[in-house]
Amino acid sequence: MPTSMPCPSIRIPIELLTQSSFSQFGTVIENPAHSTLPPSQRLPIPDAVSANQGSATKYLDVTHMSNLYNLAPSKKPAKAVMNMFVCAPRDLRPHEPSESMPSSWGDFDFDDEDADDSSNRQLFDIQILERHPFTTQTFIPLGLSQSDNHTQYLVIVAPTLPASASRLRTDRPPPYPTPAIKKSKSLRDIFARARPSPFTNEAAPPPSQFTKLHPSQRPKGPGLPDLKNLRAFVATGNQAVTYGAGTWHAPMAVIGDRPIDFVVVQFANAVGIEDCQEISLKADRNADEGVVVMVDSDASGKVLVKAGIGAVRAKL
Ligand SMILES: NC(=O)NC(O)C(=O)O
Repeated sequence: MPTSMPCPSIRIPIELLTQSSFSQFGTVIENPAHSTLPPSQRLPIPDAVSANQGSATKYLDVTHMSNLYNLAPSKKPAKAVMNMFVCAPRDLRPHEPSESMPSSWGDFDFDDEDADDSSNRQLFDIQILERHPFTTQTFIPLGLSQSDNHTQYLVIVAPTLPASASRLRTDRPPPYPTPAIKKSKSLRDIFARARPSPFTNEAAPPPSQFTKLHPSQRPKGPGLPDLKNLRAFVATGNQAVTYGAGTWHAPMAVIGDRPIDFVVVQFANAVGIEDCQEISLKADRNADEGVVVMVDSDASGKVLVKAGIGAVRAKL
């Protein structure tokens, strides 16, 4: 995989971070009692039990944690680690109209002139994406309230392109989880894979071994990030987020007045290229900018949602 990737000019509107919109990338951790979504758009509440002599509600399995380091080439075992990231607010640049294409996500009617006069649009240039192929990574903000409009964070993620579409000027690809392929031992095993099966009347294809997994836990593959389908979500202060293993994401982007402290929970084995793989995004020669998130905010500084659920549209 190259360490940098050329990109067309793309502008991305901001969506609200919800479990359903984020599902393929990871999980959103929040107290379901504080959800701001209309009931019809909420996912089922996680299983809960009473705890602490009845004084607490304990929601079970609120996020998925994966440790795939047994598939890492080094075979070096990982341990669970908790780090703290103190993330400073990012520099935004002033809005300028552009010929950039819209991302293909959301129902955004891309027209820069649509920006509401009362809202302020600034631009965040995404320069780098990274992934942790062998581990989930959970960011838990400390000390932010749901109503804090002055300090928010963006969760920026991209699906993974098929490996066949990812061969640029290929250097040696970085390590990626590849389960060992079991060799068939007998002719019966070999024929059993044929459909329709010679041993049964069943003609349907075998169920995928992945369908039972949460979408965020399904293997992403070793490919490059799919920049045209990159998405940017704004989180409220009482949400934590888990990136599924191998999910391409931008380093955490804080918007606002002050840094946010995040406790970050993941597995790591201290082999650099197995813990974190980065790719920098370089605007194509013909592109006037690279991949850009449009950060619209209201007079109080609150980031506005412009695509998907809860979008505030400039013209209705
Ligand atoms: N996401 C983020 O801000 N950073 C990382 O994932 C990291 O491990 O550096």
